[in-house]
Amino acid sequence: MQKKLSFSSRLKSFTFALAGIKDFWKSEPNARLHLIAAILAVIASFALHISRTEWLFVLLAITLVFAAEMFNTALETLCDKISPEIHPLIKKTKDLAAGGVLVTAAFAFITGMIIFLPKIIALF
Ligand SMILES: Nc1ncnc2c1ncn2[C@@H]1O[C@H](COP(=O)(O)OP(=O)(O)OP(=O)(O)O)[C@@H](O)[C@H]1O
Repeated sequence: MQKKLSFSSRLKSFTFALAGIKDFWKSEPNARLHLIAAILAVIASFALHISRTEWLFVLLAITLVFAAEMFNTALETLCDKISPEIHPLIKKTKDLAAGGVLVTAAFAFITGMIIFLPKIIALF
């Protein structure tokens, strides 16, 4: 059956997505850690007067880490529901999802080093 494409159904989906973001902030300690890191990155970006292109990379890094962490949380939640008992495939799923977050965090770290380090060194 074809789904109806109406403004109210889109608005409802948007509301559910916002509820997901709210739940992420409320229940995930990692979300708060990432938020602190993101705030520090934005403060450093303003303080060090980074270029427009550099801003795009900083914002990309922040967005990637948040999105990966949210997908990771979603997968962990699903795993815990479908298999609360120990299972090698659940381990593989959770470890892959955590690995995905680590890859984005590494990108954010390297981006930060490339953009901020030379500007910080130039201050001294
Ligand atoms: N049901 C399970 N079966 C097999 N291994 C599991 C299972 N649950 C967790 N594990 C293993 O233990 C690790 C830690 O699991 P946990 O659910 O505590 O994730 P975490 O990475 O500590 O979560 P968080 O992101 O909330 O800190 C997983 O990465 C996985 O290797």
